[in-house]
Amino acid sequence: MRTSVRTTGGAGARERGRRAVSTPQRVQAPVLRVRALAKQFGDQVVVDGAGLDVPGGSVLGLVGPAGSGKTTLLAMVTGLLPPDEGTVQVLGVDAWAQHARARQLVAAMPDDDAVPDSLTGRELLIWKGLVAGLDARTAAEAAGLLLRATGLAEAEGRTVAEYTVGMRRRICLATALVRRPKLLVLDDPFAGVDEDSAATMRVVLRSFTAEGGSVLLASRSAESVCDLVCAVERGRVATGQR
Ligand SMILES: Nc1ncnc2c1ncn2[C@@H]1O[C@H](COP(=O)(O)OP(=O)(O)OP(=O)(O)O)[C@@H](O)[C@H]1O
Repeated sequence: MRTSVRTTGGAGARERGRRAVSTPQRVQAPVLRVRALAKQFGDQVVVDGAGLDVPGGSVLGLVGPAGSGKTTLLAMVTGLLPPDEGTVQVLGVDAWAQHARARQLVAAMPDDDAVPDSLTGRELLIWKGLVAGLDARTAAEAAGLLLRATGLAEAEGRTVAEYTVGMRRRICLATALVRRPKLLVLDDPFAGVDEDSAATMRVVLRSFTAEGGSVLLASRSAESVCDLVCAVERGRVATGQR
């Protein structure tokens, strides 16, 4: 896990600051930039001035307890829920002022029950590719690659309804990747997943970031696949990252 704690003052902080200046680091413009994001449902402030950056080629984990506002924050990043205040930019594209363009850059992993399970794994991926605008040949190639990467090649002809929980999670991850997004958004992706499936998913995420993709992942506890972790509490994202 990469360590980068922002300094807040004091001798220790100054020392860390000096070390940060003297250590050469790869500087990456953030793929996702969130600033002062806020959302309220009735009287309840659910996201309260949240800000964060996801650097290119990284997995950033948002970790917080149930009800801390993670899902709401993700919904504003993926363009599903308009914020009351604040900005979301993906590669400099404003997620709300340039909604359609931004949505082409971002993909969210769907919930298991949000994919049509009467399709086979292969049919599902090809269909998702076609819907995303790929031509038939590219969609079929992408489906084949993702079926192999997610360990589902042997099950590609079975309907998703026949898949185990872990297989469903893997095919859902594949559906999010089929159109090659720049930013992948995952809400509790490993919940209830067997360890073999989770390990395969982590490998898929690592190859996605190795090719320059970025991931924003929310969960209730820190995940080993994360390069950076930010704590979320009562709708606020802690400035410290580790
Ligand atoms: N559409 C909505 N209308 C009213 N309240 C909502 C709505 N969506 C979320 N909330 C409330 O906002 C709060 C934060 O919910 P959210 O799902 O964002 O938290 P979370 O951190 O993702 O929790 P979990 O880890 O359980 O998924 C909760 O109290 C929830 O009841």
